[in-house]
Amino acid sequence: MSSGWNDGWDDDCSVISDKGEIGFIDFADDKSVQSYDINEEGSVIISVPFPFTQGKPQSILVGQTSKWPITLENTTDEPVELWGVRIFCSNPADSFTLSLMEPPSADTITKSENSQGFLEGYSLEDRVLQSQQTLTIWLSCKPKDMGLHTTVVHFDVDDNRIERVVFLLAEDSISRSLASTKPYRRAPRRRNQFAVDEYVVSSRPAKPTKRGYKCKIAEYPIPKHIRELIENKHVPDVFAEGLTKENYAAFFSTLLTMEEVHLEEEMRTHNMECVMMRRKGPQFVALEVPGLAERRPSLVHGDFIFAKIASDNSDCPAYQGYIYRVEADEVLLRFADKFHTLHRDGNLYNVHFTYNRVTMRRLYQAIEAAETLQDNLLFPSESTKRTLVKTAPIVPCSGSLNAEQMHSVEMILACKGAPPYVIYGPPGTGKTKTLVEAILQIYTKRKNGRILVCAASNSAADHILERLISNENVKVKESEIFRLNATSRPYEDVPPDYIRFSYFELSVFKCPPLQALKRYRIIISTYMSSTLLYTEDVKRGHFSHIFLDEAGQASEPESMVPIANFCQRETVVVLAGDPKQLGPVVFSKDAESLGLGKSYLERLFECESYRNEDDNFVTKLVSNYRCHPAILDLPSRLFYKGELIACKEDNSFSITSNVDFFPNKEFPVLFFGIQGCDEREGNNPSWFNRIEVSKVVDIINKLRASTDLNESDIGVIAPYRQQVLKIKKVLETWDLLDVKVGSVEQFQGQEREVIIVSTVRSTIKHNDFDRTYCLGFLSNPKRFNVAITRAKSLLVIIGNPHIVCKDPYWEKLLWHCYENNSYQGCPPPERMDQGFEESFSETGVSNEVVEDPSWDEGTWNSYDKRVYFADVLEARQHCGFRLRNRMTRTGMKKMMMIVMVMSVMGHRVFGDSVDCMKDCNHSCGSGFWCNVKCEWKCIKSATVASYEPLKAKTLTPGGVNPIQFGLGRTCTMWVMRMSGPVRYYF
Ligand SMILES: Nc1ncnc2c1ncn2[C@@H]1O[C@H](COP(=O)(O)OP(=O)(O)OP(=O)(O)O)[C@@H](O)[C@H]1O
Repeated sequence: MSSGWNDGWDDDCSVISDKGEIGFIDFADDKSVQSYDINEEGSVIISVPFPFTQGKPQSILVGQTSKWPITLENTTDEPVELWGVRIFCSNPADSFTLSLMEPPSADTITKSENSQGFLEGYSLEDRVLQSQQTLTIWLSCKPKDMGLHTTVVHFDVDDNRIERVVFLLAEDSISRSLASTKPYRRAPRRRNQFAVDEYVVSSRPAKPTKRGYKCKIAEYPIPKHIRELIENKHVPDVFAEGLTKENYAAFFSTLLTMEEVHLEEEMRTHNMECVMMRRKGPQFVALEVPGLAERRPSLVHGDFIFAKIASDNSDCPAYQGYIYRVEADEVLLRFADKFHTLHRDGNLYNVHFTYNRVTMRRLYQAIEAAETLQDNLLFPSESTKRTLVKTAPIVPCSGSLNAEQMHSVEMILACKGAPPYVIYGPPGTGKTKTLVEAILQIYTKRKNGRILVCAASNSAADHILERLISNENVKVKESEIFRLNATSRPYEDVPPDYIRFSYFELSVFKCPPLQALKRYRIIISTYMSSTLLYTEDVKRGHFSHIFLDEAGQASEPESMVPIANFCQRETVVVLAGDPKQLGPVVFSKDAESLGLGKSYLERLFECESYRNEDDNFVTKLVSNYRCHPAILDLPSRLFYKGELIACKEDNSFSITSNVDFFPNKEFPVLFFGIQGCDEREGNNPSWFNRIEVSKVVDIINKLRASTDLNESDIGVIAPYRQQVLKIKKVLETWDLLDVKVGSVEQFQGQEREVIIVSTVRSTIKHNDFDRTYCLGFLSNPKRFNVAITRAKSLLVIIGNPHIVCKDPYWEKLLWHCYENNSYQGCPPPERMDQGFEESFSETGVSNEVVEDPSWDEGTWNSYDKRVYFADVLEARQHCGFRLRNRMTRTGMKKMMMIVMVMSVMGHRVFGDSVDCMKDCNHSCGSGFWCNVKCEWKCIKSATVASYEPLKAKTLTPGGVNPIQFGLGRTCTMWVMRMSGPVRYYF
């Protein structure tokens, strides 16, 4: 009796009906997709069209007709009646057709539903399927666009209905070229699979500096009692007191320990059993590490692992192996010579990862050093006074500045020492521009000024370097500006134009010696890499100014790395950031909620002078110069109480007017709905969606062909590393190397004329996974905010609307586009209207008669009212309607009662059907009302409130809900609204 539908598509698949509602089908275990090969008597075998291949829907090409024969075999000795074969619904509508003859290629013989519900050309006489007779029907699909195509075919045989549900994935050649060749298999992982008390040591890669560090960072071992407390889930006492001057170091070091214990635990989950390594050159072996792309585990150059032959022989020693290089999905390791001599590529090893404490030790050191800072840096209060020195009026060197920006620059020049000066404001309000202006002013006006600029990520730091060196009015000397890179940063990661501002040997970045460092007037680094200056013995007070950009993104201990190590009484500290954009990345949820998730910038606002926006302490910027007003409107309302002032000159029309795919050329935010599939390959747990990759490239090519946009004007944001890599790979084949593709984190602080966002997800159930690992876009308002505020003139979102709408922010964006006629692609999901629940009541049947002026008897007999009601109900006020004098008119032997659930907006309809059979004396002469509050099958219950004499009737979930009218026929009934939370299935 099985159709084979439940034997599993590896990844779940979300599907929508022709009317746009979604079903999330877990092919592995959901019985709702099961259909039956034979009817109830076991007499007719109906084959399954387009069966899955390797657990996945078949792939078909856009623009080509794909066809499949469906056979109906009467295996009994009796004839059976075949009442009808019809396409019940398709998505996209009309994408599937049925025919009795094999379609030649593209042409169809029959429309998806004809008036009688029978195949055209299949005459009344033919309705009997004789004993042992087999009838072949062709189902074909000609997709116009990429994405999932679905259809439900109904076969009415005798008194039974048999259903076939079909899924096809329409693709083009680009997405096909990205199809995974290795099916995803989660790598086997074990914890603590071998003890590493003893091991054969290896030699570590060359240290970043042969000179050795002048100032070493201590070990900061985790105190045993703290570890025990944390491992036993006790909350250490220090948190009961809250953060104070006295417990500053203890408070933060306990938070860091919580994070560290969590990361150690997390690292153990990545241990691997029975894996192979590949010899790579005479010196190295390569180990493939699933999850490396997503930093799970996070491994960098200089880390080490342990490997032991996977055998029970306890004499086999464990070997220590140092990581010499980290590549996309593998690490190059060097073990002791003996290991390499004995190694064979077929050997199986157990691998044990170790947690690298270097970053944590730097943070422990910073917070320890912070305890000796002045109070007005760590805990400024209302009574804290600001010392200002007189300065001459400034002439901006980077174009025009608005009044608030000018004020900030003047304040920075006038400040002497603590407390920190803060520039904060929403995206694109010129925080970085103001910092850059202030840096250039200090550079030109203060010959003794020494500036340290820190940013939260390498790309943000590169961006500041770019702005500083490209200023037209101030030429910063190359010998006076330095970009300090971490040793672990891959050389190729640095844009070639900036390499000359760095120091490296054999393509490995290094920190120059102290004497060289002292010659630079501007040093730019990430927060963490600024430790390198400390280890080179740069002293407190060396820098006159410390600028921290994107300060909302750094945890307080991270901000303390530059502040605590280099601040002295007169050092001016300036922070710029926005607490509504990306915050610190913290893996331990406890540590995050207890304080590690709060940035130093955010904590400063607990002090009244900052909170009250005292202009001696803080400047708030609200004029946005980056984004077109249509791009800005939603984030302004969602995150900034509508305060943002759009100042960007509107030049987006020059882009949209020349490109044909914009439905509303005045509105440069386009949501392109596409039902792709999110998948993984090999052992790599990172996600990609090749259908979206192809769409991204298609849009870039169209933009390039029709506008004068340069490659570098376009940015693509995707939430998963694999998607980023796949997009880059295809762009390479098109020679589009200057299109920046990266994560939201890599775009924070940046902007492009055009931003294309690929949301990737097409399966809802992975949302929790994303939340746990801080991945993806959904459930992360800050990431959403950053992603949609990078575009200057045009924002294009490519995603599955049925998935993104599960997040309230993305949902708002989706409908924002929809309402502005800027939605394209697959039908969007049903829109739940808040007013709906109130407007609907079980007894509140409207007395309004819904009449279609064009409805005459002939129309009724044509039995095609679906469109009729769908149209009528777009008026959307009706909770009930009347069918008058219809039943006696039908001469049809059998009709299906169809319950249509109309969405609130009336545009999208979820269709379902129910056979209705029950004695009822209703003459139908006066018609009836139906008012259905339903959660039937997809919905829990449905109430038919009938016009007398038919009594109100509750339709129960899932089963047949019989109601029979006059002639012993079932009839068509239309139900308009649904209520309550709904899970949808086909
Ligand atoms: N006063 C101004 N006049 C004209 N353009 C400006 C002005 N201030 C900023 N801009 C422009 O606005 C854009 C955004 O500026 P900037 O990147 O400094 O903003 P931000 O606040 O740092 O953004 P984010 O929060 O995203 O990091 C840049 O193109 C910048 O040149």
